[in-house]
Amino acid sequence: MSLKNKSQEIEPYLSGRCIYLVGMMGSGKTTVGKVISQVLSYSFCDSDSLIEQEVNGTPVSDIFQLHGEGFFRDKETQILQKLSRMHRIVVSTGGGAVTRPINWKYMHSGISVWLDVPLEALAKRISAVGTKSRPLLHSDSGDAYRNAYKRLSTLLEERSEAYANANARISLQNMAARLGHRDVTSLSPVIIAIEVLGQIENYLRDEEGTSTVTF
Ligand SMILES: Nc1ncnc2c1ncn2[C@@H]1O[C@H](COP(=O)(O)OP(=O)(O)O)[C@@H](O)[C@H]1O
Ligand SMILES: O=C(O)C1=C[C@@H](OP(=O)(O)O)[C@@H](O)[C@H](O)C1
Ligand SMILES: [Mg+2]
Repeated sequence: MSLKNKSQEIEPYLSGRCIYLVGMMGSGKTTVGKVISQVLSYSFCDSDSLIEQEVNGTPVSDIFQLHGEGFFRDKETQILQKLSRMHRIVVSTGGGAVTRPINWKYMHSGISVWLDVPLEALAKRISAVGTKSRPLLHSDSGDAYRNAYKRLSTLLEERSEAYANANARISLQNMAARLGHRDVTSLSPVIIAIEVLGQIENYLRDEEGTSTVTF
């Protein structure tokens, strides 16, 4: 089914609820979030960008350096609290938003989807774009891919339970296998967006029970 058809099918049942994309750095939350917002005629918000705006346009990396991670996490919680009162937004969260339980209280005002991407793909994507904008991954020396892989692996170990709180999970590994691809590099943002909408549809069915909601 096309992205447009899938979006037209589920949009009425969303009742304007926000969609929160969660996942590790590099999992495609910002990229896929933009695709989904366009096809649902939702607004798009990247929580990192909103935090930067709150701090007079200071880049995330400088916020970490000047004010520390705790300050950044407080801003992140404030932003999610504000967004929880709004409607018709696709929110691309920062990779660490899942680490604070209070943030889940706000994200559960909408529907959350975990983009679960294999570490190799994350490290490849991050090393391709560089880690300047991602202070938790930044390193000045050594092999960029290996450094990224090591750091991402530690973070994923610490966080995977938290990501599992999401209402739906998109395993790119399982998607690639199901579609007969050797690895996840063939999965475009549009194909992933269709899968996200499909998983949201499944969630809505389960949430309402098939008796009251017929797609
Ligand atoms: N499906 C995809 N296939 C290949 N590259 C992707 C895909 N989704 C995102 N990317 C790339 O990965 C990098 C991180 O994507 P981004 O959306 O910023 O992730 P996040 O917001 O989760 O950190 C970007 O360079 C982006 O172009
Ligand atoms: O994983 C994390 O703790 C972070 C992820 C970043 O967002 P992206 O996931 O969009 O890179 C950004 O919020 C900050 O650098 C912290
Ligand atoms: Mg992002």
